[in-house]
Amino acid sequence: MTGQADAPHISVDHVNKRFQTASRAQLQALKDVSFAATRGEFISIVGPSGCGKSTLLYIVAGLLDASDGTVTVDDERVTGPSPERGVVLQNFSIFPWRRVIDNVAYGPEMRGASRQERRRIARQYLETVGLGEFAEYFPRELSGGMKQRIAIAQMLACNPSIFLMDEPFGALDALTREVLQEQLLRLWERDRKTVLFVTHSIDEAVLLSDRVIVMATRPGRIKEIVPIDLPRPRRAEEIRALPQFGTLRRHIWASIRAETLEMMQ
Ligand SMILES: Nc1ncnc2c1ncn2[C@@H]1O[C@H](COP(=O)(O)OP(=O)(O)OP(=O)(O)O)[C@@H](O)[C@H]1O
Repeated sequence: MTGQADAPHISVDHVNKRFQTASRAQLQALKDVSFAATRGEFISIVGPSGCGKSTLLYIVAGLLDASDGTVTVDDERVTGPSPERGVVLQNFSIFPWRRVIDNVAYGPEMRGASRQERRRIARQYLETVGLGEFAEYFPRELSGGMKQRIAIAQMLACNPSIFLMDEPFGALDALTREVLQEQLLRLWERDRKTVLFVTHSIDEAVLLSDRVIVMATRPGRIKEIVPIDLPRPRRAEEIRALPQFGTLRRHIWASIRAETLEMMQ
């Protein structure tokens, strides 16, 4: 660990990813992707469907190898998953045979926390995602959006130094989504984790982030990185009312729209 606030926490250097498709053609999902995240930075990744956002997150998570290039965390090369890098993925992984609370308690359990301690931690994060009442339920008794929230609570309970989140609020209704955005803002302000956050919502990206990476497609690459110079701490309602919020939102929207139109031609 470098321990320096401005040293890169995550560094992605010249990453390419090629997939061999079923038709044997090669598909270049990522081309020469480079960026660095400082410790405690919140970065969102946006871009048209298929531009490689999930692929990039999987590579940083160590769940997928890059074809070329490197990812380092605290100067150490990523070669596989680590409990330091918590993930919330689109195909969330919860254990169907465990009660909700025991799903969330899994990380603390792996760290050797006592039953009482891990249940206390799990309860705390279940409250955070608004599922305190469902602690003793089984996942099959919950909706898709509720399961998604379990996956978020599970990651929070592991207390990783890096959050890698792929559309974590995608399956939620608009109101729950807003509540969880606020919760994530408060948690981030308190703990200052380094976050890579994939989203289709430009509004969400601008609200939460320090910087927004806009990706282009075919092949997936970084088009631009937009700094979000909005004041913190952020309260969603106040932030959305600021003229800069609208300007940033429109800028990113136009950038993605241009990409999407080009892709569809
Ligand atoms: N395992 C795989 N094998 C072959 N091609 C893949 C594989 N995974 C992803 N791809 C391709 O890589 C490209 C990027 O996919 P990815 O899921 O990363 O995009 P995305 O930006 O996250 O898309 P979306 O916004 O629709 O979720 C797509 O063209 C996809 O078809």
